[in-house]
Amino acid sequence: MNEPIDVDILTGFLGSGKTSLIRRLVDGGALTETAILVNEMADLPVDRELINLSGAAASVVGDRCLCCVTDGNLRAAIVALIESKANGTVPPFRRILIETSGIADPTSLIATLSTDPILKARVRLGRVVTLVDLCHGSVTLDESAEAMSQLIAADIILLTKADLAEAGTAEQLADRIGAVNPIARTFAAGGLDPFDRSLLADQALPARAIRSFMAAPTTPGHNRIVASVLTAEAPVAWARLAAWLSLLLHRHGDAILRIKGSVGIEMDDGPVAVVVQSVRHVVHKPEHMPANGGAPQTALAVIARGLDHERLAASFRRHVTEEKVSKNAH
Ligand SMILES: Nc1nc2c(ncn2[C@@H]2O[C@H](COP(=O)(O)OP(=O)(O)OP(=O)(O)O)[C@@H](O)[C@H]2O)c(=O)[nH]1
Repeated sequence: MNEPIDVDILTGFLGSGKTSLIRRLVDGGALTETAILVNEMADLPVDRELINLSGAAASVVGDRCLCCVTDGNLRAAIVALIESKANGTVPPFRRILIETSGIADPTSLIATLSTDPILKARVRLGRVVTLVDLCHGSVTLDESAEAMSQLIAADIILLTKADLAEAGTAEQLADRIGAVNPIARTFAAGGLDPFDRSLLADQALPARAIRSFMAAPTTPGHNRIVASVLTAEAPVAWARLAAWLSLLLHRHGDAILRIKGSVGIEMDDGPVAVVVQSVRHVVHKPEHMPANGGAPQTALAVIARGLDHERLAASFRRHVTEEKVSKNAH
């Protein structure tokens, strides 16, 4: 009989640094023999590309939040991975790492992993790691039931983006986190591998022991948080995109939780693909993607509360993609 495969869960609110952590761990060789299963709100090629840049075997379950469709999607994705391993179409692995979507309540994932009769025979729940962004953690915990559930479910909590946070924020958040989940260990992200099994070796009572007493998962629906994916046929001008982004965040910044995607940008010596990301009001440094032969594609996800896709798409077209009509044109 085959040993069950450990399934570790990496969770954390939108933009808290999950993909960045996976890339760092892959680069540092900490995720050998690990299959990575990424669940995103919107199915963007850039998620696959960012992780594949680090050379890991990754599979993306996009378009839906796994916690809302747990039984079917999660089971199907895990069973497919295990079957691919058995027939040699993916490299061998001993562990599966699930990166949840930023708004996932991991409670139902954990319940499915522990109780689904098909999965129970094949996998074993490993460690739950929750990232908390020091820039936005406090407001996120005020506003989001999912962020609270992510904290409660954690064995290990990592505080990210210390470089962007004001002095004292880490201590304040650590106090708040301790009141919500006193059993999890909280660390500064630094160069730590939160899945390193020696980290909790001295801990008598794993957080999992309290998870069985947790309340039922929160009702799916995510408080009107929706994702809209904007596309463009042709490469766009960086200046127009940057002006539109700044206008959008200025006008609707409180509603916009996350922008992420790859955009084809016109340059003098040909178009390039640039990864654009913002978390709430903070726009992160754009990252150039290596050319992969074809013309760079544009797919930009905007995740926001109460988003009107049609209005957003119209504004994107008007400010970014449509030819500008010259005032002097006849
Ligand atoms: N300055 C700084 N930026 C960071 C840090 N960690 C992540 N980022 C940036 O924050 C942005 C979001 O990081 P991701 O790793 O994509 O976050 P995520 O949790 O995977 O995002 P979602 O999948 O959308 O929930 C990216 O632009 C990262 O480069 C950090 O420690 N410091």
